[in-house]
Order: sequence, then C-alpha cells, then structure tokens
Amino acid sequence: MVSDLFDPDRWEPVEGFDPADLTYHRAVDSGTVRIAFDRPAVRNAFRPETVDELLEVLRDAKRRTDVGCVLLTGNGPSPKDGGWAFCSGGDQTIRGDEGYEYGEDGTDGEGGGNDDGDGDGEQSAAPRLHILEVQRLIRHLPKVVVCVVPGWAVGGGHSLHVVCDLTIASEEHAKFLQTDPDVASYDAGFGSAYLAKQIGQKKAREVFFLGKTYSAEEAAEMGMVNEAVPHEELEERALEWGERINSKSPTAMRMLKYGFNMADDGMVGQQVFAGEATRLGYMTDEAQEGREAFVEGREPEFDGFPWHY
Ligand SMILES: CC(C)(COP(=O)(O)OP(=O)(O)OC[C@H]1O[C@@H](n2cnc3c(N)ncnc32)[C@H](O)[C@@H]1OP(=O)(O)O)[C@@H](O)C(=O)NCCC(=O)NCCSC(=O)CCC(=O)c1ccccc1C(=O)O
Repeated sequence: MVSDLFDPDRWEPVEGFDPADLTYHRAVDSGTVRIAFDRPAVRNAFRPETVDELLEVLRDAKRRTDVGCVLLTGNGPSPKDGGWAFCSGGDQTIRGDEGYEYGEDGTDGEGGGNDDGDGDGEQSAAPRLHILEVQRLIRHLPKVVVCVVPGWAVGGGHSLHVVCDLTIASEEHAKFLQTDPDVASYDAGFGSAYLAKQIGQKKAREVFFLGKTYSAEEAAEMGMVNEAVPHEELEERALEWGERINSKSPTAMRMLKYGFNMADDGMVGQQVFAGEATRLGYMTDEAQEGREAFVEGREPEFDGFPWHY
C-alpha cells in the first residue's frame, strides 16, 4: 500500500527508481507523475537522503518530454497514530551544528554511499541544507508542479508548498504552519518573501512571527492554496488537474510559468525566459538561415525575413 489516497489502478512505478524515502509513479493514462514523501511516521520530515532522492526524481520528471505535470505529495497516514502530512520540513533529529547530516548508509547524491564525489572514495558527505536546490528546481521546472497537501505542511514543507505552482489541500486534514523560528531556522527566500507576494506582507509576517496553524479553507482564503477539497477526493482531483494541464500547449504553459516567475526572479528569471525565447527563435527559418550561412561559409541572407511589429 503506497498511501490510503493512492489509487493503484491509475499509477505505475517509474522504472529505474527505487527511492527509500519517496515513492515515484507515472499516471497510466496521462502525462502526470506523482512524487510523494514516504516517511509518514515522522510526518514526512526530510533528511539529506530524502532530498537527494527528490532532486533525482525531479530531474527525471524534468527530462520527460511527455510529462507536463508533477504532483508533489506525502503518503499516509502514519502507521503510529493515523496522522496525515505532506511534509514537516527538515528532520530535526539528524540536524547537526552545520546542517542536516547523512546517516551511516547515506549518500550525497554525487557518488556512492557518503562519497563526497571528489573521486577519492572518502566517506565525507558534509551536512546539507540542499532543500533549497529542490526549491530552485521546482521553480525552474518547465512543467506545472502541483502540491497535493493531505495533512501537515510545516517548516521547510510549508516552503515547498509555497514554491509549487499550485496547491490543492485536504479540507479535513491539511494544516499549514511555519515553525522555522521555533527551531532557529529561517527560509528568508521563497518560503517567506515569495509567500508575501502570494498572501501579502502582513499575513506572511503573521505566518512566521505568530506561528499560527491554518486550515485548508483559511489557506485558500489567504491565497496560498488554490482549492480545498474533501480528503477522499484529493488525489482524484489532483489527477484531474494534471489532465487539464496536460491538455494545454506545452510551449504556452512553459512560457507562462517562466513569465510569471520573471518579475520576481531578477536576472535569473530573465535568463530562463530568454533561454526559452532563444529556443523558439532557433526553430525559425530565419535562425536556420543564420546557421546554414555559417556552415556553408557565406554571408547570411536575411532580406526575405520581415522586421515584425
Ligand atoms: C508537524 C507537527 C506540527 C505535527 O504535530 P502532531 O500531529 O502533534 O505530531 P507529532 O506527535 O508532533 O509528530 C509525530 C511524530 O513525527 C515526528 N516529527 C514530526 N516532525 C518532525 C520533524 N520535522 N523532524 C523529526 N521528527 C518529526 C515527531 O517527533 C513524532 O515522533 P514520535 O517518535 O512519534 O514522537 C509537529 O510534529 C512539528 O511541529 N514538527 C516539527 C516541525 C519543524 O519544526 N520542522 C522543521 C522546520 S525547519 C526546516 O524545515 C529547515 C529546513 C529547511 O527546509 C530550510 C533550511 C534553510 C533554509 C530554508 C529552509 C526551508 O524552510 O526550506
């Protein structure tokens, strides 16, 4: 059993992946993948190994040209007490003085178990805070990432929901809470500043400075959740969203996502959008004339191409 809300008839495991802290599935009948935290006994808290796996499957999803939607969720309920969670952030029990520490058999994602990837085979993976790399990957993923929240979204888990393109949440069980300052952590990037863009400055400061818990309805009212739906329908509805997303023009969706990002992402946002504009430019006869002229060792002939206005 993957999760109580998981319909095994709608999904198949993605071949070549066997993550320990996640599950990774592809919808049988649409271009949607489902990535789920799979540590329900600790409210799906992430450790460095979890983050490595998340980076790996997100990169895989990114490269699949027949996938337009990624669902990011948490499996449940907890076998201990029946509680539901999307993610409760960094696993505080393995937090060291400089970051989150790998276990004995951990990996830094760049080499073998605990190999730091520099080729000398030493077991020296440094403590990590690389959930921020996950945030950037979600932000720049050329697909729509939907956060599917069946329970708690807390701390770094809350920040992940913030950075996703859309959030759908369980009416009965979803709860949104920022505990970062309780454990002397601070996501001063997307988790707070981008949240303020979504719900306004006063409300975002309330989320962090007062640390109140919000229901799915309240979060939707605030503008950080798109829809609150009955718990039993959560994943079905998320799959429907995936189908809607996949029915649209991939190029339009990609340009829109990067367009939405650009205003807040400075030069990096411009660079990502510009890269896609260049890709589109490369597909024109005009660009091909430029390439062919170089390859053929002649001057390019751009006379036939209009100065569009
Ligand atoms: C999530 C809770 C509110 C749930 O409360 P409740 O339903 O009452 O359940 P509990 O009995 O508390 O928990 C059940 C069980 O799970 C264990 N557990 C829960 N959360 C964690 C956790 N984060 N780490 C380890 N273990 C956890 C809990 O101990 C229980 O275990 P038992 O053995 O059964 O007793 C509540 O649990 C809670 O408040 N949890 C802690 C939330 C938290 O503070 N998270 C860390 C926030 S800081 C963070 O995520 C930093 C990492 C990070 O992402 C970051 C770093 C730097 C810059 C930016 C970021 C960023 O935020 O992105």
